[in-house]
Amino acid sequence: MASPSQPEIAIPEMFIRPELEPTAIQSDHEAAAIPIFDLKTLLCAGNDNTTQLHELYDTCKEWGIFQVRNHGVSPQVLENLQVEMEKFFNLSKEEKSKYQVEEGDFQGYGNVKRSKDEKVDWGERFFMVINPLERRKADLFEKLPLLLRETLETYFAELRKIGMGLLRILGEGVGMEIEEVDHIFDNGMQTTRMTYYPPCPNPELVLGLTPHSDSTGITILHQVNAIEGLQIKKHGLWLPVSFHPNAFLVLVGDIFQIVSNGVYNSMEHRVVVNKEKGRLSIAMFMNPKYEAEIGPAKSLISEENPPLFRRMVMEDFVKDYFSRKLNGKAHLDNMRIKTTSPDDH
Ligand SMILES: O=C(O)CCC(=O)C(=O)O
Ligand SMILES: [Fe+2]
Repeated sequence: MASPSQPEIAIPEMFIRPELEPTAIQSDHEAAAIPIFDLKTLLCAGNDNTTQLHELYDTCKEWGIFQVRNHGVSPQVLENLQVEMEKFFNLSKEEKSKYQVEEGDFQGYGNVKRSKDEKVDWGERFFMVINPLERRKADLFEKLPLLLRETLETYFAELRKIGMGLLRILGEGVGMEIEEVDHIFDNGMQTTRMTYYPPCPNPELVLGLTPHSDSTGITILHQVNAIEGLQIKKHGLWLPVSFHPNAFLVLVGDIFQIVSNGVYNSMEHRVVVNKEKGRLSIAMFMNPKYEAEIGPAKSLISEENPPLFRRMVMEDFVKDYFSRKLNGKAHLDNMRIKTTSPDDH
């Protein structure tokens, strides 16, 4: 298979998307300035943070994406992460093939093709389960270069705390008790994806990442070398995301849209690439435990507020997700309870 890291003059057919939806031009929209919050203020109970929390809840309803600054992860850890990720993606093809995703699996280096007609993304990626430890592919993780492994462990531990804090306040925002949030998400399944999007001679023909919403509780995204490329779909338009260089982006995922019974929105997004610069990102996905049943939070359901989504065990939800082709928010729509109106008869 041709690798996007050695682009030929003519882009191989498998990357070319004939029906690519264009990026909205500046005059069509106001730039997607994603609301930004101070994480310390949000998470410290006792602070006078009511106004910020309400702004956060409104943002999750309207946008499903926000930024957090003052997140407490040290600049040194983030610098090490950039250096180690650059080294990893610069390894030779042969070196990287040691980590290749095996047939039928989804952990490791490389693109998993989910269907024959699916176009290939212009990106190299490495996907892995972080927690619970018994689901981690120890032999895969232990093969990674030592400094990368150590940096990732530090980074994951920091992000896990931030992620749990955010899940709790987002749960409270829809009226859930902390215990109910913890019951679903504490000691949950965390996964990560590191991606390198190489420069492309014809960026307008390809995508770095197919449009999708994340099938997660929340996703914490760090744009490692501060190169733009992420776009979100808002009111039917693809808008480039501009971001604060010291902030993380947080995306509400499908599972939180389900848990909140549709109060929050999972934002559809994609990645475009550019001619000159390679882009690095790392996404950390915070999910329920494998054994948890996902569905609208029981405390939120009543006769006046019936469930909008089906219930399913997390493990089955994940299997279902990986067996389908990425296609916008189709996976979430598949979880909706279909109601028949009297007019249907
Ligand atoms: O690379 C990015 O900015 C986005 C990555 C992403 O959306 C994902 O890994 O699900
Ligand atoms: Fe994503």
